[in-house]
Amino acid sequence: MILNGKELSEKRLAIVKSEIEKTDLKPCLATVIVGEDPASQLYVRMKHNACGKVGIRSVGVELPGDSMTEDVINAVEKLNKDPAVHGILVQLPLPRGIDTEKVIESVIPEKDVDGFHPLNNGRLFSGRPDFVPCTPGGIMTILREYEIDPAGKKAVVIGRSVDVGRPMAALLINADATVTVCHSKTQNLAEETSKADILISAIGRARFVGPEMVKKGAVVIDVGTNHDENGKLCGDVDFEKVEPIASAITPVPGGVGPMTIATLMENTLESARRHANL
Ligand SMILES: NC(=O)C1=CN([C@@H]2O[C@H](COP(=O)(O)OP(=O)(O)OC[C@H]3O[C@@H](n4cnc5c(N)ncnc54)[C@H](OP(=O)(O)O)[C@@H]3O)[C@@H](O)[C@H]2O)C=CC1
Ligand SMILES: Nc1nc(=O)c2c([nH]1)NC[C@@H]1CN(c3ccc(C(=O)N[C@@H](CCC(=O)O)C(=O)O)cc3)C=[N+]21
Repeated sequence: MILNGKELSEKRLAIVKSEIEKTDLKPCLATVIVGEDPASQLYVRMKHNACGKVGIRSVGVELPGDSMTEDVINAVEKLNKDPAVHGILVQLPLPRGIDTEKVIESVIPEKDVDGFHPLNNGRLFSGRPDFVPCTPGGIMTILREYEIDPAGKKAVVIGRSVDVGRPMAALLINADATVTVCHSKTQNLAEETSKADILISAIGRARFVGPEMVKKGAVVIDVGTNHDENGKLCGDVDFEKVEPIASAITPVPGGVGPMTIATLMENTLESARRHANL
């Protein structure tokens, strides 16, 4: 079975849209982008487009690539204070030389719709999540909507980044899975991944996960957004070879990516609701 993230995201976006139409809420997402990385510009554009679709107002702050950490923090603090702004997203990665942690910590947790602030991280890891990072949050929505219950299952996450791998592991722990986290220092990676009932790959290497790494009947979630040697967009998983042995699998494109954006819209709506005490 192919887990259709694109279709599911359309459904979730339609819900966000109708929720906004039902209320007087005027949710607003602010994005901050530093420098001119074309991939970051593309992603931010996609986020603004999604806002437009569902009726979320969006404002974009663009700072030059040679900005200092303080410049970025000043821009964030303005947005923190602006009562019309409900969500703040600082597009990552930031240019070298900028202290990413400091910038992320400058976003007030109430507007941290990306779920990257250490307070929101801590809540998630304590089992009392508030704003959850959009990519792992979107993956949990896919699992829920397709009635794949992680409880009691063995889940293996490849990747331990703060934005994807770690929060993914925490969400799966909270959902009662038995979780293993693998990374570049893991020995016998294939041995670990072959035990997974649910395998989640967030490493950033084109078609790295082959059929020899996957147990028959496993659910395979591919977070990777990579370009192969021909410049073609592809995931971490060798889809052609793994799809026949998986019981369910997300494609790239059309899997996790669109759900990341849908979850961002949901978090922004939720923040606006709280602001209005609804
Ligand atoms: N679809 C979406 O919405 C999103 C997609 N992405 C994509 O997901 C991928 C991962 O992103 P992100 O987590 O930010 O990436 P990072 O580069 O921050 O982290 C990659 C992780 O993978 C591990 N890793 C790298 N190579 C190997 C290997 N050969 N074997 C085992 N582990 C390895 C690293 O280990 P170590 O810690 O030891 O270095 C690290 O923990 C990228 O392709 C990115 O583009 C990211 C965010 C959202
Ligand atoms: N503060 C911050 N928050 C993020 O959530 C964040 C970030 N920084 N930095 C970069 C990563 C990456 N990311 C993606 C979002 C959507 C797709 C997506 O929709 N992809 C489409 C394809 C898009 C294409 O055509 O290239 C798909 O998979 O179908 C991919 C990747 C969010 N990120």
